[in-house]
Amino acid sequence: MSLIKCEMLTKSYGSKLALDRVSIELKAGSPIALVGPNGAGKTTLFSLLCGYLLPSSGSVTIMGEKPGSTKLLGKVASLPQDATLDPNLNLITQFTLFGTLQGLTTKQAKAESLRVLSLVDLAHVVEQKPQSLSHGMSKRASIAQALIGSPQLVLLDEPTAGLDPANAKVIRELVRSLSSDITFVISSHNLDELEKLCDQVLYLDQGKLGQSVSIQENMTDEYLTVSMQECEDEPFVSALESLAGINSVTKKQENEYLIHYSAEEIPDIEVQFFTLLAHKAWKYRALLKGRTLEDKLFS
Ligand SMILES: Nc1ncnc2c1ncn2[C@@H]1O[C@H](COP(=O)(O)OP(=O)(O)OP(=O)(O)O)[C@@H](O)[C@H]1O
Repeated sequence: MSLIKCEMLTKSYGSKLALDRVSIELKAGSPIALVGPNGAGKTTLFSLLCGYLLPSSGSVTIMGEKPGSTKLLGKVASLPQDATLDPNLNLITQFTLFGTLQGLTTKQAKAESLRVLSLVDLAHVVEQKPQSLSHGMSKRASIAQALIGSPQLVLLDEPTAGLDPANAKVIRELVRSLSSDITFVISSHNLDELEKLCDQVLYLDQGKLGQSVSIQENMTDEYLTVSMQECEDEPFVSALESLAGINSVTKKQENEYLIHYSAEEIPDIEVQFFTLLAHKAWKYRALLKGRTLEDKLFS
């Protein structure tokens, strides 16, 4: 059974069409990325998946059920973009309350609260109220809240927005470590992060679902993306293009090049590439199999 199924899903706010006939079927598994410019409809799609909003037309089901159905209680959770915790209750009290709302006894809910707060390294502040937490800690607490009860689907809207690199890494590692049991759908503007975490990327623009990119398939594409240290364009590009099997070398930005090759003609491209670098004493900074997500989506 599909995890999420949308058929011609449409949402308008008055005359504003926010989501326009989105049809998609997603299976449980690796994290799925949702990307798109501001106002593309990502939050609207999340809200429909959570049952916070009703469609204007079309349909959506999660594990075969309508969003918001009691059958999905504890199975679907979300971290809204602007999630806030109750400022008046300490973490353990409000988390225990959320647990009991999911049907756990008070004792079970307290144990579950401690479990999820430990997952995000907040076990030492469970008696504190949200105001005393830093922005990073609050975000981690909100993510912990979404994990109460071991849901099967977790929707994270901008989970690392505004976080410093160390806190963002904690969140990424948490998602990675839990993704064998939970399917995460992550909306973010951070393409580098999504590339590291997700297998499938959905692109939404002006309410319409555009292309869906598979990161795994991307790796088998006949492209290499290379970042060089200080490098002169012309000699670098012409030296590479003179190798048999290289179709083109395109400069994408300062010191970054996209190499398109034929795997049949040059099966050992990496060996030839590094031999050339050694011969010319050129230094590289990074080599990526395939194209960057940014390049796939926007060129
Ligand atoms: N409650 C509302 N009333 C009217 N228009 C709305 C409402 N919520 C969203 N919109 C409009 O619907 C469109 C989609 O908004 P949405 O918040 O879903 O986009 P988004 O992709 O999440 O954007 P961002 O990346 O900026 O968070 C936008 O044009 C927005 O202005």
